[in-house]
Amino acid sequence: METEATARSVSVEILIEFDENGILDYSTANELDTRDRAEVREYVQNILRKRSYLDFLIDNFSNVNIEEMKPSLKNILRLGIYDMIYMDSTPDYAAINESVEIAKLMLGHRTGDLVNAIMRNLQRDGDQLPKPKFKDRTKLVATTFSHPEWLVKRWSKRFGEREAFQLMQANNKRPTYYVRANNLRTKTENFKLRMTKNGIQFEESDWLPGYFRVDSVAPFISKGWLSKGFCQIQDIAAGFAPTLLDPEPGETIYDLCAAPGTKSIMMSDMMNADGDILAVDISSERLDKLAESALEYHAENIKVRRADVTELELDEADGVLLDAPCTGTGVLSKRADLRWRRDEEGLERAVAQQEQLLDSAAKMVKKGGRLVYSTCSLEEEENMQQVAKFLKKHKNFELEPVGGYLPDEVITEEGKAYQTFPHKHNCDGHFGVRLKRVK
Ligand SMILES: C[S@@+](CC[C@H](N)C(=O)[O-])C[C@H]1O[C@@H](n2cnc3c(N)ncnc32)[C@H](O)[C@@H]1O
Repeated sequence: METEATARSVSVEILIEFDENGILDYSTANELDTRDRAEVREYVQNILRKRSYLDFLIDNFSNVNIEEMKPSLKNILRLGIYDMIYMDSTPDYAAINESVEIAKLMLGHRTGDLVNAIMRNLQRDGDQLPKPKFKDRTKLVATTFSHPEWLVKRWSKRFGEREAFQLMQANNKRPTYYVRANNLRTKTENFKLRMTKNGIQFEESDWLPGYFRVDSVAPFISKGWLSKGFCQIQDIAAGFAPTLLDPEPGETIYDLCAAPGTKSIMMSDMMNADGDILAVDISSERLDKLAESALEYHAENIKVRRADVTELELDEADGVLLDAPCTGTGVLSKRADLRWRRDEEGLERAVAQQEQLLDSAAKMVKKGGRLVYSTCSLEEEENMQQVAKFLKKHKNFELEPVGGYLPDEVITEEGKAYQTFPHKHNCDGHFGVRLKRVK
């Protein structure tokens, strides 16, 4: 007999796939209804945010060493224990029963009994959950805050332990969401009225026009406002790079590393779809999404091209945006999976790749034109150190002040860059500079 997939069983499957193959694929949730699909995303991201601490609890209450458990058993337990501890709406017995059922179906009766025993052990001690007590400070902090040890070391050294804790705590919270009204399909004022009429709470940002902080993006999706092109889900920090490039109607703009295209669409809106935007990306799958969004958002001046930027030759443009691939350490709340995918070698690879991309992008800027370099990383090697290296090699570029474009709160490097931090700015962590080609 086929058993019905539930938000929990599908979440477990997605988490197993992530552990086994490093792929985070939500498509198995497509068979569920909208509410359950949203629940799956919440489960998966929340469990990835708390993974080390959940593993510590599993280890603490089990006779079997967690290192010896299969990914399937580990993830059934992670989800069950997450439910017991953090989901007030789920009674313990329901969390235990459902986890035992999933275990029996996937792994047989004996594993079901093991899951039952571990979860009941935890239930008995539920009022006073154990705290990690490792002698090794890095391991202790990494387990408590569920971050990889290399990031704990790096951030504690750079910010001091107290601030590193605040940053990790911010990464472990449910993220803040922003939507941006797309004036190519509606007017910001009308969009505000639409939200009010539909009982949606929002807070208008005074950092950038057309941005609204919202509790959840679910109503925007369910009402079809994204597919109708009324608004984009875009963190306010992601809006700083287009704002700094400041594209004007009639100009020629290259958006290198453009997909899935939220910044291209914002720039099209800023240009009133007048002028040319060439959106380049190496991934055809991601470019297909960009092309589809451009249609939905009436961003009629966007053309797409699949290419490797490091091999691309183009005429010089008025403005170039290089929103480079990076470690993404500024977006670990929204992309909890990234913390388990990245390592120090990955950081080195990203730095080398960004350097190459920057060298290529520089060749596409006309004299007097500008190049905006941006990342969603907090790491200095990917940000200001990368820019310093660029300026040493490219004497025909100079940094321009960012003050006229962006709010004071996010400006750093003596007015020459912006950098946001999740624990300070209540948004994602992004970095960017504006470089003018002077010769
Ligand atoms: C940070 S994402 C871009 C996000 C995008 N700017 C936005 O706002 O929606 C980086 C992108 O760089 C692309 N990429 C990586 N290496 C590339 C290369 N050598 N040439 C072109 N695109 C590349 C990736 O496919 C990815 O879509």
